[in-house]
Amino acid sequence: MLHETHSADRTEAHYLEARGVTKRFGDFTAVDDVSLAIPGGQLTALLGPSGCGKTTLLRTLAGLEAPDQGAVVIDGQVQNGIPVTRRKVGFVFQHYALFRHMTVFENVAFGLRVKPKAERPPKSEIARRVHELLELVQLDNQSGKYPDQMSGGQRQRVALARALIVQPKILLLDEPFGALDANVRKELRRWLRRLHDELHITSILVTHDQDEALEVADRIVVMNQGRIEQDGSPEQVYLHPANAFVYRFLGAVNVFHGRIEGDRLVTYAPEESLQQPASGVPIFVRPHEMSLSREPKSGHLQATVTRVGFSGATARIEVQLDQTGREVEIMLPLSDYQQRRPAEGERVFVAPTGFTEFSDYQI
Ligand SMILES: Nc1ncnc2c1ncn2[C@@H]1O[C@H](COP(=O)(O)OP(=O)(O)OP(=O)(O)O)[C@@H](O)[C@H]1O
Repeated sequence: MLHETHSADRTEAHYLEARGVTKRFGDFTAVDDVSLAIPGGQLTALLGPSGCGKTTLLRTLAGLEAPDQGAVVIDGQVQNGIPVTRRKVGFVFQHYALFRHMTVFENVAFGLRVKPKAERPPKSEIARRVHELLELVQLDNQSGKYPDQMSGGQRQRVALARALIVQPKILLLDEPFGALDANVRKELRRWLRRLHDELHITSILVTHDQDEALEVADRIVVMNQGRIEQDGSPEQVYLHPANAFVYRFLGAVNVFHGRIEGDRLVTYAPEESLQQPASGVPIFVRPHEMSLSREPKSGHLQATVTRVGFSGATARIEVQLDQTGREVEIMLPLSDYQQRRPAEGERVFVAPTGFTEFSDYQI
């Protein structure tokens, strides 16, 4: 049923481009000469720290903000000057207040009911489409409720149905689950992914949550200070970060200073521990790339366990290195943790099992 409504969109995935887009607020440049091609039918995440310009870029792509320079292009057509209402983009925001005095049904139907008479589908068709979408967002049995009678997660699903009813070419989601608690958030992002697999509508999701972007998106655009740092698949940006910023933003990290010989790290000390880091390069080690043992081995550093945090499938161990007094974070799979059971205060030996080097990174 659903496929009828969206059949046009399914055969023709719409694509979106930013060409040299700059957006300023007074003297401040929020989006700085960004060029980006959003492939049709994919779910792309704009990921970056607070204030990096994600929302401004999204709003500019949508037509809610006019770029100071550059162009926004949908399906090859420059959109500058075309009002947002004519661009066929759908939105879901973090706090997208539904109309409180309208039922769920009326909220979802709204976008069709306000269309000019000539474009408005007949009542029966509107009802059919609303029910179809409510079924899709698994709320068909709630159509008579008012927003106040629903949970935050349910309201966001209504907001999504409301955005989809007008069959947008592009769906823009700005931290749609940002106000929800962690469990609901996780559940909804998986649900969003399944929904996207069904609809294949070209979508952009703004988030500052790395896990959310990695789990949900086909593609991640990492932003920093109004610019794009990297643009690639979740695997590419996580496993092959373009630079130290991307590496650090995508997960926890221990930064060492050392020297690499072949593929071996021969000397190292934690970040900031060296007064004069004259020799060697910064070496980045993820917590899961650290080994921990009771027996000394060549290259291991002696340390004391300062904290053990068990979190289900993994355990997070913090140790303090003898050499420098710095803390290092280690993530052990459950089986390793159960085998070794490091205890607070225990003397251990730790070493990186993998690392990434960014020679241009300044400690
Ligand atoms: N209307 C505005 N007037 C002035 N400055 C603005 C305006 N909108 C955004 N900014 C500034 O532009 C920068 C980027 O803001 P933006 O909301 O795009 O960031 P963001 O990456 O979405 O951040 P967050 O995740 O916190 O929402 C911020 O420094 C913000 O203060």
